[in-house]
Amino acid sequence: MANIALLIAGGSGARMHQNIPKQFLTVNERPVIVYTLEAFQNHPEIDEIAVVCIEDWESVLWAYANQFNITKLKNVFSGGKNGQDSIRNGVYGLRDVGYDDKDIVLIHDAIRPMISADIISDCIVTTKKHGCAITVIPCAEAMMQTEDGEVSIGSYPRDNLKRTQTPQAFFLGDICDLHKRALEAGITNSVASCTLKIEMGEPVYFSAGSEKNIKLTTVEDIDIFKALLVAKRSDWLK
Ligand SMILES: C[C@](O)(CO)[C@H](O)COP(=O)(O)O
Repeated sequence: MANIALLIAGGSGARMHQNIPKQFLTVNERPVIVYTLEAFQNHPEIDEIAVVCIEDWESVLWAYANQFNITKLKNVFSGGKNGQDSIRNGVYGLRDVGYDDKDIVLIHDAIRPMISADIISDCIVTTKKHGCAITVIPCAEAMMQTEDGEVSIGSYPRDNLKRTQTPQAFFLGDICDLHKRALEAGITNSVASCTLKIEMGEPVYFSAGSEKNIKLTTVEDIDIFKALLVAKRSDWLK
């Protein structure tokens, strides 16, 4: 049974307002996606890596993999028109190239470059135990409900809420089957694998994430990423 990392890099990163896709932005002399690839390359339990890549960037990705010695990268699949499409392309692609239904696939946002070895390990352990693992962190802020973004008359109890991250892991056969059934049920634009599973009426199990497992969505996040890189480097020097 293999553990495969499937990085989702199919989006254009419109909220970052840059002229290249955010997964390919260079931060401290390394493209964002290379940090993410290296995290999985260096994890002893990850056997192989695949990427769902935005159109026209595939050759750049292979060139970076070569330059930064990402030897576990074996397959690159095409992105889709939204996240659900891209993930489906990736998991169907893995099945088509011959991975086994019992292999574990860890679906991860390419723009979460601070993913740690502990998060990857816990995700694998939880998937073996429960059949899926959604990386989450507790909700530290008070949560308000709103219809118009201006005013609220309701709040959610934060202790009953989790903030989802990636990786989100499944057995390959199960996640392929989920995507097939979702399409048959008319679901075409679910935000993430965990929401797709919930929309199909199935439970999800949690594994441990971290506030440091940041998603680079806006330019502000790049500053936080740079600060986290400095903190990580000073940890190594201790
Ligand atoms: C999958 C995810 O990272 C979970 O928090 C998130 O849903 C991705 O959202 P995006 O719209 O692809 O940025």
